[in-house]
Amino acid sequence: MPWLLKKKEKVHNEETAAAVKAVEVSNDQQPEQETENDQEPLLQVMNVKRAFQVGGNQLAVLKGIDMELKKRQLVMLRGRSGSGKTTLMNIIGGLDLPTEGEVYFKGRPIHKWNDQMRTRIRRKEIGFIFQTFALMPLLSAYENVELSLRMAGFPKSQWKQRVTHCLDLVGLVKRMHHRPYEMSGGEQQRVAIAKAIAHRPSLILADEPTAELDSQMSAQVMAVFQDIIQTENVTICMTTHDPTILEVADHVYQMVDGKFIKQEN
Ligand SMILES: Nc1ncnc2c1ncn2[C@@H]1O[C@H](COP(=O)(O)OP(=O)(O)OP(=O)(O)O)[C@@H](O)[C@H]1O
Repeated sequence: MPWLLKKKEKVHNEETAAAVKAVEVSNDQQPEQETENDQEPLLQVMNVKRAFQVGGNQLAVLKGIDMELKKRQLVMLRGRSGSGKTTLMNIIGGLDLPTEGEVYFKGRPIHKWNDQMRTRIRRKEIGFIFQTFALMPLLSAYENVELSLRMAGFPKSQWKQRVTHCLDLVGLVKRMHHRPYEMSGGEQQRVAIAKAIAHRPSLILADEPTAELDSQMSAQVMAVFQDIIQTENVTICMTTHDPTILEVADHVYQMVDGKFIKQEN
């Protein structure tokens, strides 16, 4: 939906502007540490409903969604255009709030949180990947990844090592000084993955990450996803229309008209 893209682009631009202005974190400040219980689900969605006011009518888009994301899982959401996938992803990522229901991120009730608190958790703990890569065109691959560390307030002393490590994970260290227009779509998406994981989020949300890619590049992106789930200890939740990649998912949620109809795997 065009308006949804606009909303995402707006978030991206605002965060980029904030990053440019950001005071660089001086040296040895450590990112927030927390004790993690490995058995606890990363994210729980309980009876989530979302309705929109359209004209004088209420349009029910999500009609009671229950979902659980475990740690180190690759979870896919599939469903026809308009079934509600993006609406749900926006709620999971703290960009939107449910009309009813509860959303817990590491046991914390983000459905009760205000904008500021949700922005904070988004910057620190969630990485976003978009269909159209969303890289800054005038920045090199290295600078694009570094930007996400600035935005998250990651210690500056660790930037170089972390950026190089993330580009290495996606197989693009040798291309670190190249700008997006000098790279293929698959390479750009791999830079976007490096950017999304750089600040060590525990959840990556990816909206149709392979939609712009041919089958070979899609396979490369999915291989990188499987790799970073183990090495970077992340959970990935992605939407897709591509039936050929469903088999690599740990779990597939099939959405029809705002509800999950059947859970595979
Ligand atoms: N803010 C809003 N105001 C009114 N209607 C909305 C709003 N957001 C979403 N919708 C409607 O909700 C329905 C679901 O939209 P959504 O974008 O979540 O579907 P989707 O499954 O992600 O589709 P696609 O695969 O095309 O991206 C659509 O009918 C859309 O028009």
